[in-house]
Amino acid sequence: MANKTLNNVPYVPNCLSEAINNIDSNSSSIMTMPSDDLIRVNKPVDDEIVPIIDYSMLFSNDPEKRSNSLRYLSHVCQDYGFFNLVNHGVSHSVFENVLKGISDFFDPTDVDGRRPYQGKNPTDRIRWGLSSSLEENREHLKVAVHPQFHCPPKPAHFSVALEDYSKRLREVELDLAKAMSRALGFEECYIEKALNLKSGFDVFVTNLYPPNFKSEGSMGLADHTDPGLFVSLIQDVNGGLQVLSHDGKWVDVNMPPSSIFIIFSDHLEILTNGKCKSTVHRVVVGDNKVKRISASTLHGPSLEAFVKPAMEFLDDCHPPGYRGMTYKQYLEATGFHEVDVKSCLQQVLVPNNDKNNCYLVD
Ligand SMILES: O=C(O)CCC(=O)C(=O)O
Ligand SMILES: [Fe+2]
Repeated sequence: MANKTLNNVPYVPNCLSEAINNIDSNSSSIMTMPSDDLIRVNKPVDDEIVPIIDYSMLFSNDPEKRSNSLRYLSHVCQDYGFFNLVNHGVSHSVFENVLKGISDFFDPTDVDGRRPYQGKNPTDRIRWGLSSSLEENREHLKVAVHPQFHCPPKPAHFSVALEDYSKRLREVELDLAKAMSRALGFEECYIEKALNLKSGFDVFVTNLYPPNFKSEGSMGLADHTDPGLFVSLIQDVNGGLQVLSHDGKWVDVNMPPSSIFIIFSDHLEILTNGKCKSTVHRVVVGDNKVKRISASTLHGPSLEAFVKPAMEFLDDCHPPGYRGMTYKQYLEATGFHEVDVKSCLQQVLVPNNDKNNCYLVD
């Protein structure tokens, strides 16, 4: 795995045991699963592989705790690109309500009721799809939730729960962007201003694996990165999501109860000129034993923000490795609709730039 020192400062485990102990043990678990699935998917969280960031420590009044925590975040930003976020202050009921709304939305007896959302009209802000193939096995729903909030009107409690969830997640997003800015050595509004996050384009993506409880192959969702700053993800059970580590190993993502999994995305990589990489991830459905719902939010720049490698990340050893464009142009570059939120990172890489991986050998 990535080395455990940063600028010769010893790796600090960010009060890991404190973080786990502080997780609200009274909250009813969203991580329940049928007992015969336990052995296959309930592997322990390996803190060596999936880092844990304690949100409360990032904003601690104790300067030493705060600086240790920011130093660890800096290490995670550059050497991992994903982490479990704990003690973030969003109450467990907010997660339970949105997961219940999604579960009811994906009513297996009413797939046809959802087909109208399959339309390809450019003005659509709600898009649905169902795939059962060797490449992909999932039912999904994508909705733009910021700057304007959208949601299918039925079931009514889904819309209420999603609006509440999206509001809380935006607070977490903006705070995390502040902490990341400071962890990278800048003032706290650095990322927020560079991406104009106040008007950020956030798309909520929820997936049901496998669709109709049966898959045609072992892949739920093939390896990909996502556009935007980062993805925040919750789920009802552990099992299926994998991230690619910087040393090229697929890592099973197991989340502590009530945590939020953060996956770095393309526009952090572009802005930092490759210093913080976008994380490749995928979902495997294996033998269909686990029925799983995931709910992720792709937190993006504003559609009008022109994103290119920032001058603070450029020097003779690090020329711009990516072409700049607005977020809207990026989302439409592959011919997709902006609510499809497809990555086109390979297309914006500056060709023959042998400095693209400069940070890897620093
Ligand atoms: O379902 C998951 O765990 C991941 C979903 C995902 O990567 C996506 O929708 O982009
Ligand atoms: Fe993704």
